[in-house]
Amino acid sequence: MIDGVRLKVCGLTTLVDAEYADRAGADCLGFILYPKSPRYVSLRQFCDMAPRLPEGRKRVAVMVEPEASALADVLAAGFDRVQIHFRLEVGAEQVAAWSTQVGRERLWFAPKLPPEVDVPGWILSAADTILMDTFHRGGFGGSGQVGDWSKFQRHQAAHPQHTWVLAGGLNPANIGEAICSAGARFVDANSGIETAPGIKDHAKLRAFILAIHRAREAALKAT
Ligand SMILES: O=C(O)c1ccccc1N[C@@H]1O[C@H](COP(=O)(O)O)[C@@H](O)[C@H]1O
Repeated sequence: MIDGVRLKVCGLTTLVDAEYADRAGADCLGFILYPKSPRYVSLRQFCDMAPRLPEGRKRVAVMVEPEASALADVLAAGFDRVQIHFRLEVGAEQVAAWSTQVGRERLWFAPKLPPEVDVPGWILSAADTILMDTFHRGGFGGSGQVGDWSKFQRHQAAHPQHTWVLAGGLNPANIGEAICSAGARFVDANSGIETAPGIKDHAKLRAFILAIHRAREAALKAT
């Protein structure tokens, strides 16, 4: 927790970066188990790293429209949270099945929402945590594009019983504004703190965290 803001560092592929994220104060360490991602880690690679990963940080598996068997393997590997990206077309039945399998309290839903579409009730009722990522037609996440922060703010205000995670193109230059204008209290850093996909830039991560401190200090002074 950084001055009241929780941070997930996502797209980790190495122990060195996971340890750095831990020391910097990340609450969650994200691993992308999606073969088409340039940040892909296989379940085998994750399991090899797992015994040496920092303790006490939530380990988040990022998946795209997983089959039940793949999800079972991921749960057996000891992840604390599962972040599922999906198209709305998968429908309420599939969403409910993921919720039953994972459990709504450790499930993060990341629906692929066109700009004009709000998070539907059948998604809200199936998970406690919603990650709002930027819509991009060709993919599921990791676009590096900034989303609609006012949409995030509106959803967070309308559904305070949920935990809302802001994602999409967050970097040291914009995280301060994201926190102030979107009111985000849980943020996800991925491509905005990299030197190359899957390789974290430690200086950018430090700058990201400093920017969170500054934004929160400025907000406190203003009250
Ligand atoms: O990063 C990826 O390659 C990826 C692929 C498929 C699904 C999710 C992915 N990443 C997630 O996307 C968001 C935002 O990333 P960015 O900041 O825009 O790079 C983040 O939650 C990642 O977990």
